[in-house]
Order: sequence, then structure tokens, then C-alpha cells
Amino acid sequence: MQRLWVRCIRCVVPHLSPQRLPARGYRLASCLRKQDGRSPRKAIQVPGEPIRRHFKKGLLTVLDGSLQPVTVTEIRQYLRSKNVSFRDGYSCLHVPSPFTPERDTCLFIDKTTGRFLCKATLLEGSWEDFQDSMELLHKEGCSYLSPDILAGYLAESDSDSAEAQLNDSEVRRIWDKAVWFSDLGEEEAELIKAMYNITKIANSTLKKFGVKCFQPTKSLVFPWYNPRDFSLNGLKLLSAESHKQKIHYTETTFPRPARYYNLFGLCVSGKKETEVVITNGEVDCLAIHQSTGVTTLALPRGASCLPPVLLPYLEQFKRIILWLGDDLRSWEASKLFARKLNMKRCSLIRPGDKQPSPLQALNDGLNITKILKASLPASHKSIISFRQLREEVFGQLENADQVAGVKWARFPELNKLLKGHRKGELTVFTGPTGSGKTTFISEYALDLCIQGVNTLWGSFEINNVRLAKIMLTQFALQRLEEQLDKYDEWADRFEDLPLYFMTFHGQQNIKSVIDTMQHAVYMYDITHVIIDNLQFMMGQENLYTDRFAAQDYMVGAFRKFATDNNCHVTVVIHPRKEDDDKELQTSSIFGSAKASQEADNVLILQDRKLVTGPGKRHLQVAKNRFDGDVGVFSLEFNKPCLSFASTKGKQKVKKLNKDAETPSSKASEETPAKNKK
Ligand SMILES: Nc1ncnc2c1ncn2[C@@H]1O[C@H](COP(=O)(O)OP(=O)(O)OP(=O)(O)O)[C@@H](O)[C@H]1O
Repeated sequence: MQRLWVRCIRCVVPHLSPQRLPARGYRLASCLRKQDGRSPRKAIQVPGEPIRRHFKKGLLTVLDGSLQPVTVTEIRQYLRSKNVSFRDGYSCLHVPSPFTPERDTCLFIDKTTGRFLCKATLLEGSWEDFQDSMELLHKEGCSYLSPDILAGYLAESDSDSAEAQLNDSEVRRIWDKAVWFSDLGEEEAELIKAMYNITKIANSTLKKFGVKCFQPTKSLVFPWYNPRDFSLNGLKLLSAESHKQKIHYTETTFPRPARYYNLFGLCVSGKKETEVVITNGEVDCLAIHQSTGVTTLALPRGASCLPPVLLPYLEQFKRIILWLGDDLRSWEASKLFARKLNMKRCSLIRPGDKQPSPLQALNDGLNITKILKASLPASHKSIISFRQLREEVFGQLENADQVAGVKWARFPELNKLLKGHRKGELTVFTGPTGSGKTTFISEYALDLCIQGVNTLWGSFEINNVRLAKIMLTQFALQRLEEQLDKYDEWADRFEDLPLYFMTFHGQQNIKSVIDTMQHAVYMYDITHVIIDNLQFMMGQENLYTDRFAAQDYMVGAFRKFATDNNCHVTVVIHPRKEDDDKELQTSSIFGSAKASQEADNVLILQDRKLVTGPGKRHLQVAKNRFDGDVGVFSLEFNKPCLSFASTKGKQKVKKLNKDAETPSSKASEETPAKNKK
């Protein structure tokens, strides 16, 4: 049943193309399965192939191939049936690799997805590819699959090759031009270190981790070494820019972020080490290692995600300390990552005054060893006392603004009412037919995604190409039809967003949809899922003959998913009745009161009565569980760029009486200070 997700997730946007190895120089091959007449698929990577070119014009095309889901029990059963010995690891099963002659070389099979990685050859593929490899091994009657045997099954990928070559030459150019800090003049080295707050990091530490300085832009250069032969896979440039007396740091990666899988520090860590500290950024990694000498690794994209392709590299560690930063978002991320890494071996550093980020701790002269010793075990019993909760509660009170969630940049009025977008909540969104629900919710989600909220779209009504076109227009805030020469520039930037699409279209079974969402949370650390719209799951639900009972059941399923996965779910629902003379109300949506209780937020796009001009809409927050503020504000529609974003400064927000469903003349009016006379 989970199999569908693989097909859906893989077929979506660039990020979801078959995963790249965390090491360059490997190529995607057509599936070994081609041998038995089944359709070839791209999944196994073997030496020699440059990076595969991800989407450009062919955005969101649905790939052929229906992968079946697999459970860890099925994997174990299969291995036993083939007499393959295996060891149960933390996130992976460890089996002897069929790709090398050395029998003690491990191949890691992800227990959740079945994907495999052979660390010796850096070959990777799906569970089906592994099964095919075993069949091929049997067919060829050999002890292992040498590159010669595999060569016959490889596919060329020209488009990837072009991108890989471009990447290689850029990486080489920057790397060759960059210099070691010890080779810089003392004054210049100190000045550059000061820009990055790393004056306490010794040149020897920087050299040990391979950190250089790119003088033309005064950037730090962090290398991505191939763990097999220490060649360069890519690099990250950290640059500092002063803006309004504040320093802004920007990161540029080669290859682009979606393909940058560098566990920084891996090449320094020993193969026999059993303890590791994982940090958000490279400079934090340097700070901890320099002060304590412990093995420390930095995540490629910080606290935003822990890609499962990296899990095999962490299997050797019996104990993992996650120290991701000093804010609530990092704390939330460390709890999420601990689930993926297996809670039993994880401890977390809770942000606090005496536990800032590792680099800050070094700069403040704090005892880093002591902080590491005070880390909290991630696994907790189901019954806990307030004593165990009190620090957590204090953290929430201390960081009230962060607890309120991510703020919208384009909809300040929403921040006023909802205070922010929080993980683990369920938002129900409705509006009359054709009122612009998809258009609005697309921009509402895009806004958050631009700010780093990992987003998964389930668009059942309009296809993904159309949806992506709407989003790209909203992203660029201009009609690209008339400026096609700018398409690539915007598409490149759009491609770097943490944005994923399910490839479902039309009527779907809710179980497949929830399985897909579950998989996406594991693979891409998704924290916001949009379902547009619920009606497309109704037809498949035979359990309930009553439409509203079915709707309640589905809202309940999404509620449970949001809570269990600490992931926000926004569900678009068509109203059950539309009366031309009346605004919609919460009761216009739900079948019963039970379902309305499930939602944390109810948003209604109103286009009647309150309309004061063509194209004018109002957004009503009809329910807000977080702090109870409900109200309404108007939305201006800018048709060329399909945007509802406020362009005329702050809009008026009309706060409503909590009990009042619709705006009334008695409602108190809150006017932004700017507009008050
Ligand atoms: N405020 C607005 N004024 C005028 N046109 C709009 C406005 N908002 C959206 N549109 C346009 O209306 C059309 C329908 O929009 P959209 O698909 O977002 O509506 P919907 O409510 O999701 O529709 P449905 O009820 O079919 O799901 C689109 O062409 C969109 O560009």
C-alpha cells in the first residue's frame, strides 16, 4: 500500500528525481530489470556517470514505473530467503555488498524506504534495484557484480553530463583560487575571521577540515570531499555582506542545494568512532571539534532537513548528540531528526542562555564539554512529570514569538490574526466555487516555503504543471509569458525552494495520500502539506455512504497525521451549501460539530456581500485555536502576477467577536497605527 507513494513522490519536482549519491562521479543507470523485458527505470548509480540534469522545461512530468511499497519485515524475509546475512542497524539493515569482492563490506538498506547504498562503491538504488541485483548475481553465477558486469546495464544521460561538467569546472576554479588561512597575511586573516565570528578558530582547525578563503569575495570555502577517494564532489561558499549595519550571511552550494549532500567533517572522522555531535552549520562543527576533539559533523542544509541518503554514514555511531542551534526551530528539528536516527541513541542540546549555538559557546568561553554532557536523552516515556516538562514550558514562554510560528511575508494581516504558521496544526480553508481558493492558497504556502518551510503539495484538481505555473508567476511577481528570456533565471531560483508535489490527480484513496505524506515527511522533512481539495478523496471512500460522515472521517485522518508528525496540514474543502445572499460560515463546511473541532484554524475566502469591487475578496479567520483571535481583512487581486499580497501597505484587519461567525457592524475595528488619524 505504501508503494504508491514512491511513484508519486519520485515523479514530482526536481528534488524528487531519483536521489543522487552523496558522492559525485556516479551515474544513473537504467534498471537491471531491463533484462527481463520490464520497462527500464533510472535508479542505480554506478561509477563514471556525471550528475543527472534535473528538471528544466520538463518540470513535473510523471515518470512511468510503479514501485511497490516495502516494509522492514518484507525486506528481512527476502534477505533470509536468499540466504543473505544481515545485521539490524539503527536506521538501516547492514548486508554484505553484492558490488564488491570483499564480503565484509557493508551495503545499507534503509528500513523505512528499502533504498540502498553501498559505501564502498557509492552505488545506490531502490529496493527493487537491490532485488534485481541479487537476481543478476544469481544469473551471472558470480560472487559479486563487478563494474564490467554492470556496464551492460547502464544508461547514458547527456543532459546530466552538461550540468556536471559545468559544476566540476566551477568547483575547480573556486577551489584552486581559494587559499589556506595560514597563507593569508595575519591582518587579512583576522579581518576575514572577524566577519564570520571565527576569530577563536585556529588556522590549524580550518586546515584540518579543509576550509579555505576565497579572497575576491572574502568567502569561506567548505569542501565536500568524496568519502571514498577524497576527491572534490562540490563545495559550499559562505559569504558575508553588510546591510544597514547588520551582517547578512549567504550560502552558495555547488552543486545546487537540492543535490548538495555533504556531511561536512566526514573525512576527518575516524571509521571506528562511536560518538558524534551533529550541528547545523560548518562553523559550529569547527568550534566543537576544536574545543573537545570529539567527532563532529555538520548537516548540508542545516536544521531544515536530514536527507535519508545520509543515514548510512551515521550507522557507525552508537551515540549521537544533536546540537542544531539556539532557537526553537532548531530544537523542533532536533526532535524530528532524532526520530529518524533512532531515538535510543540520540541526545539533544536544548537551546537556552547557557546553551547557545556551539560557535557562540566557544566565543563566550563556555565549557563545551560540560554542555555536551548535559544533553538530554531524546527517547522519553509516555508518562512524564511536570519536572521533566518545566524546561520545555519555560522555553516556550521565553520564545513566545517563535512559538507563534513562521510569519507570512506577504500577508501581515494573517500574522495579526493567526500570529504565525505552526507545525502540527490543521487548517481548513474554504470559499465559494471559483472564488480563487487555489490561487490564494498557492501564494499563502509559497510565502512560507520561501522562508524555508518544507512544503508538499497535493493538487488533485489542477495538474502540477498548471499549479507550478501559477506558483512561479506568484514567485516572480510578473507574467513570464512576455519575458521568456527570464524563465531560466526564475526557474533556477524556484527549483531551489524546498517544494515537493504529489503526482496524484483526480479521485484518490485517502490511505494512499496519507502514506505518501508519511513518506515525504521521512524523506524531505516536510512540515507543511496542502491538500487541494478534499472532495477528490470522497469518491473513493466506500466506508461511509453519507458524504459528510466521510468528510469528517478524512478531516480526522488529517488531524491525526498533523499531530503524529508535527506537520501542518492545510486542507481545502468546498462548502456544502452556497447561498448567494450569505457569507459562508464554519457550519457551511462541516458535516458535524466533531469535524469542526478537529481543525485548529478555519479560513474562509469570502467573495459575496463584503465585495466592494470587481475581483475583491476578503479572507476571514473564522477559527483560531492558538490564541482565539478571529477577524477579516480584504484581499486585493493583482491579476497579471496572480497575487493577493498587500501592495498598499497594511490592510485593515477587522477583529471579530469570537462567537460571531460573520463580520458585523458591531465588530470592533482595529486599524494599524499607520492608518490611525
Ligand atoms: N480575486 C480574484 N479576482 C478575479 N479573478 C480571480 C481572483 N482570484 C482568482 N481569480 C481567478 O479565478 C480563476 C479561478 O481561481 P481558482 O482556481 O483559484 O478558484 P477556486 O476557488 O480554487 O476554484 P474551484 O472552486 O473550482 O476549486 C482563476 O483563473 C484565477 O486566476
